[in-house]
Amino acid sequence: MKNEKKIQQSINRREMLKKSGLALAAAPFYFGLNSCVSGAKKTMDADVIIVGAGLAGLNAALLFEQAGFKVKIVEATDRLGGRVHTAKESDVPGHPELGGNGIGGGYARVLDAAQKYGVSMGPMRPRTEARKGELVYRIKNNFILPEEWPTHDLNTLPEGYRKGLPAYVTWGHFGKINPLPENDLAAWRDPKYKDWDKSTYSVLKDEGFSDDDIKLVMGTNSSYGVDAQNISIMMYFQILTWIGQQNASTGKGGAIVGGNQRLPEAMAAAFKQDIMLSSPVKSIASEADATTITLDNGNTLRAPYCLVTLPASALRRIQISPSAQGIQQKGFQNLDYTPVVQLHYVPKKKYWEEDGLPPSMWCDNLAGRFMALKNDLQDPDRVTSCVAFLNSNVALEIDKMKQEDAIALVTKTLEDIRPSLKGALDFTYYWTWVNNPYAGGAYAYWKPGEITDFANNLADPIGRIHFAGEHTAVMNRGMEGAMESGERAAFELMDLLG
Ligand SMILES: Cc1cc2nc3c(=O)[nH]c(=O)nc-3n(C[C@H](O)[C@H](O)[C@H](O)COP(=O)(O)OP(=O)(O)OC[C@H]3O[C@@H](n4cnc5c(N)ncnc54)[C@H](O)[C@@H]3O)c2cc1C
Repeated sequence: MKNEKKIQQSINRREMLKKSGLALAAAPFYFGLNSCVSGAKKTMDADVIIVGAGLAGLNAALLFEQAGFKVKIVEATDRLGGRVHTAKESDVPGHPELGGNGIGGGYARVLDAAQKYGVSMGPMRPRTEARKGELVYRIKNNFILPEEWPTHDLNTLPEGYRKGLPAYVTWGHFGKINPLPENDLAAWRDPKYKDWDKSTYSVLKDEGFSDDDIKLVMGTNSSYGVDAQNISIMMYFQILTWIGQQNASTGKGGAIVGGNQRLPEAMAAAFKQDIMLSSPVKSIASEADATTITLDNGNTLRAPYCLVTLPASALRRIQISPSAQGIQQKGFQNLDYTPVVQLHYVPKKKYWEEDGLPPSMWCDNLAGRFMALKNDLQDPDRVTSCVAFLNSNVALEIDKMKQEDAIALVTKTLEDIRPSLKGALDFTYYWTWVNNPYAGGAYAYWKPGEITDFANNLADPIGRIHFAGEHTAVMNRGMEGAMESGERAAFELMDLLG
């Protein structure tokens, strides 16, 4: 009888949490720590061990804690937030975001957490988007203003694609041919659309683009993947459908005041249990009645269940046993992450006044997107720092170099193309998401056929090991996707923990 009551209480609590999570109500649900610890044995360190203190791991941890479960988080680095990472003010003035930047108005979970854990939302802090009049294109060794581009001799794009930043000109077409229903955010994984899980290159070829033009619009400073050949058009459809939903939402997005990293920090501060920082996990084994987590330093932890929130690129560096099989294994091995490398500078003078060109540049060379950032809330027109934000093959090429050689090469490239930059930039900070064993890139991108092949299987549990993280999100992307995945996995495990 006593047990039945306890089970009923646990079910009620889960239902309330599910409702609160899914309806995204702001009301906090605190049940008192360990008020209903579900039979953690003496030999166990927790009910659930969560690997990774990014948004997915922290969101799951808080839901477990609110439901009375004992949780321990194990994080490889000495920092909370994972791919949400704000530069320190002492490293880069204006503390730009090195990772997750824009928070959409439809990021219900992120906005809810910001409110619940006491961080304020402020205006968006554009990073790779320039304000009107502040961007010049650098294409084939020429400076070209956006208004000159549509009729410029170097613009060989097909009719209908000649106007606007090359990286965006195809989006209108992708929107027109998008087969996904606008209200079904999960449809991109539906096998009935599998014929669209094909290369973006093939779609652009059909539209009459030359290979050089495809390289310009999809392989230059692309925010997704590396080139058109290796990215599925279905991923763009998903992004467009999702952006449509974001735009239709009435919420107010932007950025967290003081930097987005303040959100995972506030979540961690609200979490009353143990977070082990600087504790890389080496292997995870699922056994008959428990999971054993072994750290790089040889220490082990045990819990009935383990929730792994690592990106696939970091996951393939650790040993899971029994190992993933079949298509899930293929997914863990093959899912790739968008390369991003950033070089940050402080401008010593107003170089743009010297040559009369806009301060930011969109370059088809090693300078990437060179952006003059304005991150001073008190003085929104002041350039606080500049960043060479490198993507695609450029990021991969730079990432392979020794850091000092990479800095010298990118700085020289900037000075060569724009003489007013000579002596105008103080290099201040280098950051790579590629050569980073705990990230392996910025966010997952899907190559042709991969969504059909393994998107629906990446989060399949392996014995007692469960999976979350941005790459397993179904309805959302980025930071909101990470939160969604943590929520899904927490409820999945609460059902098992009882
Ligand atoms: C450059 C960049 C730009 C972005 N822009 C946006 C944007 O504008 N909007 C948006 O919504 N999203 C954006 N994102 C994506 C967003 O930041 C991520 O999707 C989200 O933060 C991922 O959260 P996660 O919890 O799934 O993974 P992570 O944050 O990666 O968390 C995983 C954690 O696991 C840890 N870990 C890894 N290996 C181990 C190990 N062996 N042992 C223990 N711990 C380990 C990592 O250190 C990390 O803390 C961007 C990301 C980047 C990098």
